[in-house]
Amino acid sequence: MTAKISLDKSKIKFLLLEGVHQNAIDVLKAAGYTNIEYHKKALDGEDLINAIKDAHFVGIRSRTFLTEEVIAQASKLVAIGCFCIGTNQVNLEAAKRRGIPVFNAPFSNTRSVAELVLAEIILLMRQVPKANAEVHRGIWNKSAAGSNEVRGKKLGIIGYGHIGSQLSIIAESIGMQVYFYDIENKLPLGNAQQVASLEELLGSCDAISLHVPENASTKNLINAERIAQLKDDAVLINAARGTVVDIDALAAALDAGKLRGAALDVFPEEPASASDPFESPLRKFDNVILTPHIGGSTSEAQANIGTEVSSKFVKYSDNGSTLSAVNFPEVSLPEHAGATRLLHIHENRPGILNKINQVFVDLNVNIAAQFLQTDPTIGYVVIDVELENTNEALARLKEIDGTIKARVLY
Ligand SMILES: NC(=O)c1ccc[n+]([C@@H]2O[C@H](COP(=O)([O-])OP(=O)(O)OC[C@H]3O[C@@H](n4cnc5c(N)ncnc54)[C@H](O)[C@@H]3O)[C@@H](O)[C@H]2O)c1
Ligand SMILES: O=C(O)CC[C@@H](O)C(=O)O
Repeated sequence: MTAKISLDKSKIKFLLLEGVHQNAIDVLKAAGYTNIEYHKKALDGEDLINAIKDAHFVGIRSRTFLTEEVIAQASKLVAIGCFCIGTNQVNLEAAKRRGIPVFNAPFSNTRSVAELVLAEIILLMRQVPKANAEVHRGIWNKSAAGSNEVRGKKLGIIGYGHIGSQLSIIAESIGMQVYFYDIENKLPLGNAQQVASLEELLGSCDAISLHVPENASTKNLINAERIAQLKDDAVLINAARGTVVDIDALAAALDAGKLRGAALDVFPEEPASASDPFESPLRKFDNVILTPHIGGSTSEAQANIGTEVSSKFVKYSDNGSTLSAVNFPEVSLPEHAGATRLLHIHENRPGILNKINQVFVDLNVNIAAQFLQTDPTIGYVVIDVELENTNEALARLKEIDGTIKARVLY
């Protein structure tokens, strides 16, 4: 049986921003969703509000900021998709309070970032960025001074999650000794060793690479004091988030001749598009690699991300599944052929589930299956019933005090 959807699929609007991969569109179209507004750039201000206010789904990357104010204006929004790993650009709490799950692609670009970082470590340990800049200026400085193999050198990874641990494996495969610091106890892969303190890592490693998320604990994690703890000829890589490194402190250290070099892919302020200028005190250093937030920008990663996040949209829209949502109770649901599925998102307080079930008692309707998942603030219940016309049930579910959102899938 082909599932009928409550709202005609052609009326469900998908707003896709920041040039997400064509696969994202193909997946939606294959599932019957044709109302897709696509923009190559990030939107902000009035442009964003105008585009999002009648959207049911919005897909972004790292440059669109979905603040509380923006989400509040998007009254039809059903779900948000971050076509990337980071979700710091979305007010996850504000979305949750309105019953909007946020999805991402937690490891589709992991390998791309790890490969770029490894390449940068090798280039910096050989002083290639400086040599490259000099040769471009006609200077032929053929020297082995300050140039080293990475084999046998110590790599310190801060944040041993998906990217940090992937980097650990490939760095070890070319002979590096890997140490890492993480706020959690992590299973070390290969011969990597977890260290007890950041200080221990900073003072002992030849290359330091950051792979932490943006949050309060990582803001200016690498500040003047911590840069001073690094070995004088260490290399520092940040492909995590721009807020993690104090850029002025880094520039001051480089000016003073500290560090062999650095590579930065992310910045506290990033231009919204190619036509906006990029300003940074790091632009003047030949021994610093600067890239425009392209750690995850490979064809392979973007194609995978496009498919992954759009598939999560389709799954949530057609089936109600919230598996892998980052701000929402996760429910993985079977097909509901032959039954009507009602979805109810509510504040998590005592008595609401009873009231939901009472609706079906009153209507004398048998519940075929029920799935419930809660977190401390919200509850998400999915109810399969043998009922063709759900108008009354849905209306009564919406009347329950504490209801955030309710919808029906046939
Ligand atoms: N440059 C790019 O294009 C690019 C691409 C993908 C991801 N990223 C960034 O990289 C980050 C990491 O990605 P991931 O997939 O490895 O994430 P992850 O969640 O798998 O791993 C993050 C790790 O950091 C640890 N951590 C958190 N706070 C910490 C702290 N204060 N000190 C030490 N460790 C801490 C966590 O415990 C976790 O192990 C993302 O959050 C994203 O911001 C950048
Ligand atoms: O594609 C992007 O804009 C962000 C890439 C990366 O920082 C991520 O969080 O996955």
